[in-house]
Amino acid sequence: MTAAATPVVVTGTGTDVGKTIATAALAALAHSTGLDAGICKPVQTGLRPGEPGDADEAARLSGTRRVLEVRRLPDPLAPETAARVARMPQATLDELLGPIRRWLDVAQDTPAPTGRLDLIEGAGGVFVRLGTDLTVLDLARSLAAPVVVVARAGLGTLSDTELTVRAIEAGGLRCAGIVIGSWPYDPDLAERLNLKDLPRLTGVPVLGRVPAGAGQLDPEEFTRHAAEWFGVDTIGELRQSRLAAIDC
Ligand SMILES: Nc1ncnc2c1ncn2[C@@H]1O[C@H](COP(=O)(O)OP(=O)(O)OP(=O)(O)O)[C@@H](O)[C@H]1O
Ligand SMILES: C[C@H](N)[C@H](N)CCCCCC(=O)O
Ligand SMILES: [Mg+2]
Repeated sequence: MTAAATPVVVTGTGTDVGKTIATAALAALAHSTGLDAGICKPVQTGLRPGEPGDADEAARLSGTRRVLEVRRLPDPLAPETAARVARMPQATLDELLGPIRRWLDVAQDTPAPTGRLDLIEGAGGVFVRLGTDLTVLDLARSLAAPVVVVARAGLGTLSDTELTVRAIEAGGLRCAGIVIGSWPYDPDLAERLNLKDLPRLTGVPVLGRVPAGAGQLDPEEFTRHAAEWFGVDTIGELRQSRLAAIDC
């Protein structure tokens, strides 16, 4: 039986950690396994109308056609702050969930060979407010979606990543795993040891590592290599975690 749409939320240990690049890589991985990927950015900040946003960039790199950006705010700030500065109403959970659920339903109606993977990128780190008292975890909870954490490779990532994973689990959600947003060509001692310490300390697997520079590859190269950046059962772990999220 083809699994239902599997929304997966992509958060990170902060801004600029590589969420967009990792979202593109996961979408490319999904495509390589026959899944139909979709990419959603609930709230994009810091861009003017018409400028390509995170979802557009991730879709460009991964060749993903199903793209949704729900809301956009002009200043490069946390969404809640950007709305206040722009004197615009704050996003509400229903305002974001409505379009996302319709987008997911449309995906359901589109016959996909073996199912689909729908990726929802947050903004900044896990507690960044999308609206008043609204975080990407509230979206994940409403969608029973597992959460992937994009983390830095080097010294300093252990505490940041464990804090983020624990925040996800304290919110009653399942963290499906960690993706290193930018893995150096020549990892130093801390980076190499972090690969073992991250799963040991957080209790969740490192699903993959996106090589530094991958974001500068052309889409054909990016999609050709993406599967190499992840463990063999990454898609299985994401789909399995969703079931666990529903069960918990
Ligand atoms: N593996 C990579 N290869 C090349 N560039 C990368 C890689 N990872 C991150 N970058 C670059 O670092 C910057 C931040 O990455 P990215 O936009 O993915 O971060 P983010 O976590 O999505 O940020 P935001 O919180 O603004 O959404 C971008 O310019 C991106 O191109
Ligand atoms: C401007 C850019 N689009 C980022 N996604 C916004 C990140 C907000 C981070 C807020 C914070 O943690 O201080
Ligand atoms: Mg991004």
